[in-house]
Amino acid sequence: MDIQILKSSISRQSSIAITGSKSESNRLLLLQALYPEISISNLSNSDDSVLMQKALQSNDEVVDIHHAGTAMRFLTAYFSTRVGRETILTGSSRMKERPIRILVDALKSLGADINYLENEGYPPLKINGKNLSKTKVSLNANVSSQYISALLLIASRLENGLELTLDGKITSVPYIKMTLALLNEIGIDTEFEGNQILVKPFTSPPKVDNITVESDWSSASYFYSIIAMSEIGTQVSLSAYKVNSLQGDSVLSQIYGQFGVETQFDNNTVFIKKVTNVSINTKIELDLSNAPDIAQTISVTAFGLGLECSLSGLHTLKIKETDRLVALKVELEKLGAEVVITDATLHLKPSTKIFSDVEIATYNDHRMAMAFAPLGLKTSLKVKDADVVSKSYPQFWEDLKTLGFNLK
Ligand SMILES: O=C(O)C1=C[C@@H](OP(=O)(O)O)[C@@H](O)[C@H](O)C1
Ligand SMILES: C=C(OP(=O)(O)O)C(=O)O
Repeated sequence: MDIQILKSSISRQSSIAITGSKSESNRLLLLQALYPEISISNLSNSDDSVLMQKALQSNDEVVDIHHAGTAMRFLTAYFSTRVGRETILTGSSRMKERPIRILVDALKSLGADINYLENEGYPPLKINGKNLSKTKVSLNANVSSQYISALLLIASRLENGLELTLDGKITSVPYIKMTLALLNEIGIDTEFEGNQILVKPFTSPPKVDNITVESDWSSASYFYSIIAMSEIGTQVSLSAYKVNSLQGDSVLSQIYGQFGVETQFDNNTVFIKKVTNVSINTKIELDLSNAPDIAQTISVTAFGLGLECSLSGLHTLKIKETDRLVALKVELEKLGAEVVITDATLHLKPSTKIFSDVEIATYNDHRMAMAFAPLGLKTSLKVKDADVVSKSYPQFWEDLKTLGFNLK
């Protein structure tokens, strides 16, 4: 399904309820499998969370998690500990290109039995569940924090807990802290100091029975972008959020100040409002190694406003749903931008022109579709394979219509 976005103007005030964080949901689903006493509210309705839930309930020998990176990584760890059960864990063709060796090596050094079924270092995997007897492991922390979260999530069920040593510069740190915070919330003791993480073994029932997932901040980024490109005074309210979020992408509320967007909290609602027009000479400079999922949104906002933008810390983008650095360059340049990329950076030159009626390719990447959609406030464009958004945000296009976007 392609979606044509006709140049739109939106209501001055709208309200949107966003589904639960897929990162928090997929962690809690795994913890629920380990501690069935836990119940979860405001669970994400994303494809990735639905797939995670089905995979955990499945008795099949083959489990296919399609494009869901967290499910792939978290389930590799979980299935490694299911004594006496053999599982083949596979995914989409893109998933078979997303590396997993660092996690598999770490699990093997703890005693796991995992084999590659196609290419060494990549899914699909054949996992023979075993009692993991070792306690200490070190791994490279600069490629994906999901490997670390996967180990932390199973750690409290290992006989002696787990001691991780993280080598290299630690990437996507807030996601590691989110995992630890959720462990703490159910009563598991952890320590994170320097490059060492310790998780104590846990045998008691969880301290809490119900946990409410905060709504997804990465999904909120598209509304920040829309408001940044709107007239002064335009406001959208988003629910249900917490002032003290576990999600690193909540840094949006600070970042979008640079785009003239103000954020206010009232109870569990975030109000975001365009308050000032940004000077064309503004240069956006950010290191996004702690918030990689908002890189596409921010690049497109800067382009929509004609601003120069230099982003660094993007070294993880090339192994996500697609090579996001290349995809951003190609699609922004179709619209008239000039973009220079390296393996870890993106530089967008300031520009005043935006071509109309361009077809944006989405590369099986939900965030390509959602990041480019706000440009409908500036021009008409077509988003190819627009249903890709369901990976994290199935209601996305409906919610855009609620704001007043003219979609066909
Ligand atoms: O742990 C998580 O929930 C995630 C961690 C991040 O991945 P990396 O650590 O691979 O950057 C992020 O990009 C992904 O969308 C979700
Ligand atoms: C990178 C993402 O997800 P995952 O790695 O879990 O597939 C994302 O949602 O942007």
